[in-house]
Amino acid sequence: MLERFSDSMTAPGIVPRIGRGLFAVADFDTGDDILHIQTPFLAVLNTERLGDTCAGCFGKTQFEKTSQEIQLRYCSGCQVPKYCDRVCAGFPAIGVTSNMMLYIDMSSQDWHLGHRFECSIFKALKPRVLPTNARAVLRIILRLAAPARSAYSPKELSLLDQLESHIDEIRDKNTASWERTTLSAMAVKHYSGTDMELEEILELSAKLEVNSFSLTTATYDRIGMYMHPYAAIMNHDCHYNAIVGFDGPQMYVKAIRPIKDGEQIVISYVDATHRYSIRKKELLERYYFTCRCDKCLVDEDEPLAMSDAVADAYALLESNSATYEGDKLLGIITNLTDNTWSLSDQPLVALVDEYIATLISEGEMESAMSAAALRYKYIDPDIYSEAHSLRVVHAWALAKIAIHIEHTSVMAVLKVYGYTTADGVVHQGEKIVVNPGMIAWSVLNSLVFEGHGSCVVPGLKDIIRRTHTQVHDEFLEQGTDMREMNDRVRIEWEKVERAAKSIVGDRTMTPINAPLLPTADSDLSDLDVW
Ligand SMILES: C[S@@+](CC[C@H](N)C(=O)[O-])C[C@H]1O[C@@H](n2cnc3c(N)ncnc32)[C@H](O)[C@@H]1O
Repeated sequence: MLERFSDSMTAPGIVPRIGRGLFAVADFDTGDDILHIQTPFLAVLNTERLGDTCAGCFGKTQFEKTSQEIQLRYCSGCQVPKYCDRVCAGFPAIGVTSNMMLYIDMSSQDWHLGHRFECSIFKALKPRVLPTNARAVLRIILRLAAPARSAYSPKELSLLDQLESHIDEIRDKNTASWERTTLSAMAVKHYSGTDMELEEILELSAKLEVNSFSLTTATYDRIGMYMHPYAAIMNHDCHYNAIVGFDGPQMYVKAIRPIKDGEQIVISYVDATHRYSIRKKELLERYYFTCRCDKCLVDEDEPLAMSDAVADAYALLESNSATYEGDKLLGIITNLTDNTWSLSDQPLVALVDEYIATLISEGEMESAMSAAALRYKYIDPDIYSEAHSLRVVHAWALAKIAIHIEHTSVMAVLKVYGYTTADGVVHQGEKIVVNPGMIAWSVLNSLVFEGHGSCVVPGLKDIIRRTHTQVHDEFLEQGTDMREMNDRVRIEWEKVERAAKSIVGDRTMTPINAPLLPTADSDLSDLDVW
């Protein structure tokens, strides 16, 4: 029998006007596991991730073995999913523990969790690959008819039955979603050969639409679709008390603040930092309800009108992120901050996230370092509590960028954009030389020593700890006197903060006496002066 989920510290209950909800039956501290589901009811990769992510561990091994190349191999039957090795594919592997005990590693089980039933269908369809939601519905239908070893438990089946589908609202109000769901249900019926009625398959697809989570990596990259009918009992609140995270196929729900026995466990289905109108639209379109939480009751009075700068920013964020360009994003950020938009308000927060991701994909690592430092120092502390997993993920991103620069170019040359001080004096840009190793070290140090109660999953905690040790060892090898680190770190941070704040045209900066690099005017010609 496959390992199921532990639900001893939570219990379903009824919430007036909302339906079922999940309740704490114990007190939780910040960072505690509320729910830990080891074996997914359903987890499938997005179609575009099938080629670069293991369908068994969902990239966990690739993430953890940074120094060792993992050669993903196609399933030898259908050549559609790829796996790190036999364990990820789901063939049991014999291992030896540190005290020389033999054990059987069944951690992935993708074969038993469904691939054994879909493999021949995928093979017959090649080179076509079913879309993500169709592969998800197909997998559940095939497992519903599976023999004991791969079958769902009676408890899982009963929970599946009770899920809301909102099928009438999808049919009546969301034409695009209804057409997609119908097409996918017809394809599943055809290829699976199931004798389930089309109407039943449609109901199952609708349940998946309303109750599934985005499957993410430990650092919150969206890679697929995940559903578990027990986790799906959790309702939404924009002022949530729990966050969801994934560590390979394992799901964690962690307390973001202390929760008392008897309190409802609530998560945010959407990015709760967005303004009211955006949250309301997303919740209505995807989950068919209007949130009446305390935050929404306060925020619903916000003015509906948006300035041109804000409308432009939202329009860009709704376009395809593959077309983003760093310079264009910087222009829109400048536009917003010229309108004295607060650093912790949306859409600026989302724009800075996209700016960092775009700069990394463009290979502009030094600019990415400045922007990641801006997010780390000036944005995240305002919008996320200390334990929030995104705060750790963003800090980790800054550390990784700094380490990358140190390993490729030793020193970082950061742009300080031109700025105008409060008295109207315009200053030219500068370039500043920074030691990125010091920045990486300080960020990792605070994560390791101050981030105990944080909500990140164990896989990310482990890699942060290991990287901290590696950076420490590198400093020792270079003969660095670790007792002097605090002073050196402070000096490097002053420089990085200067570059970071100039991205948003900080008016409070005072000019420094001379640019540290370079001095010739021609070398400054490529700087954008605001
Ligand atoms: C994933 S399910 C949550 C469990 C659900 N309440 C049930 O009884 O199965 C999502 C659905 O729950 C309802 N829901 C969740 N949070 C809500 C909220 N804050 N206000 C109103 N309805 C909510 C909506 O119908 C939504 O589509």
